[in-house]
Amino acid sequence: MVDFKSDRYTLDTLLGEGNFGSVYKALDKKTDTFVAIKIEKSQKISQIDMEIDVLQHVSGEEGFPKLIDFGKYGDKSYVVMSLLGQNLHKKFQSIRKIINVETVLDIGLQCLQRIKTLHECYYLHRDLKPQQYLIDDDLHVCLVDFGLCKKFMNSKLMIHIPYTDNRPFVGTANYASLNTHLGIQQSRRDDLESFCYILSYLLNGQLPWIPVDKTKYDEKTIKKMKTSVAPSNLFSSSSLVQFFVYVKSLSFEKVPDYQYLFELINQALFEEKSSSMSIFTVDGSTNSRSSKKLKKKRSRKRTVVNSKFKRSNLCRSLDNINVSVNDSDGTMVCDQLPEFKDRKAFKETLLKAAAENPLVQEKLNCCVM
Ligand SMILES: Nc1ncnc2c1ncn2[C@@H]1O[C@H](COP(=O)(O)OP(=O)(O)OP(=O)(O)O)[C@@H](O)[C@H]1O
Repeated sequence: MVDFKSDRYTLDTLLGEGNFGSVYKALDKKTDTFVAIKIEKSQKISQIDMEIDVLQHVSGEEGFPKLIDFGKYGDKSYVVMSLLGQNLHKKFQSIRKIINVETVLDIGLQCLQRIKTLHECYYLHRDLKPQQYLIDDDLHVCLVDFGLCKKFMNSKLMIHIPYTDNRPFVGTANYASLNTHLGIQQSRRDDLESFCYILSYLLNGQLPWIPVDKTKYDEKTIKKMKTSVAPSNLFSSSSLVQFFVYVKSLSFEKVPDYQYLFELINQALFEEKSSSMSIFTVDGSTNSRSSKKLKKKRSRKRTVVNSKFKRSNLCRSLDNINVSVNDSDGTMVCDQLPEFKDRKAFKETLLKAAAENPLVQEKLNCCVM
């Protein structure tokens, strides 16, 4: 644990560690509540001033941490903020990237709203990635980590920062915009491009430059892959393809039409709702159960649109959930919830079965989530 002593705060557990600091859960003895403290690693260029600056502007806005305190302990600067949930990246890892598409799109809407709020305060985030979104048990999303933010507009004179190139790379290679790789000064369009990569990652469980087998590409290779990526490689929904194409068409200073972007996600949500085939059977059986036991269980399984699951499927342990569709014989199509990469194939199988068998179609119609 980092050397940090304070009359007011008692460090509890480490919540996360980044390149620039460590974040701890701590007890605030003054208010008798738990808070989050970010303690900066000693370094030449401090980011904590920008973090505090942005927090002072966004504190109190929906989906942002509240700034509680800041100061210095020895040569280390720290900032205290409200304690939030787990980061989206970890959350998705812990449920093995299995989550229904509607919930991902709901989360996506919140992620986009946070970017809009930050832009309305004239800040760019410049390091958007799933790790920067924290999510609580009610699936409420907050944005954190403002150390790399940059003011893009002089709020008094309303003058936009100028277009420049040959800039050093700022951000995280996997989610950075292509222009960031190319050394072009970032503006609002770049945060939105990062958002597209985050959304694609959450929907598909991978990005062309972040394969599921954990291969890591270097920044140059990622840049090359982004140069040639087709929108359809990122999204299967035509509305989301439109979203990506719009973001890529934005000029440097252009104010993005956020309303249009929200509508496109809502459109994707609508498309998904009308075609979704996710049918969940909660029967308590584990994947390792013998087929005999499974068969017995299956005979009394409930095909449900589990309301708790629907409301909060990110928070449940999915270990005991099987995916199935009952045809006329009660045949189980799939033993486990499919990984995202298999979801498309799974849906195709179901659609095919439904097209061939009206009874399956009927079951699907009444079980669509
Ligand atoms: N307010 C908070 N409440 C709970 N957990 C938090 C909070 N702030 C940060 N964390 C956790 O700590 C992790 C690292 O935080 P943060 O990204 O701010 O640190 P960083 O050192 O700037 O990281 P990076 O190297 O990614 O820039 C987050 O991903 C999250 O898991």
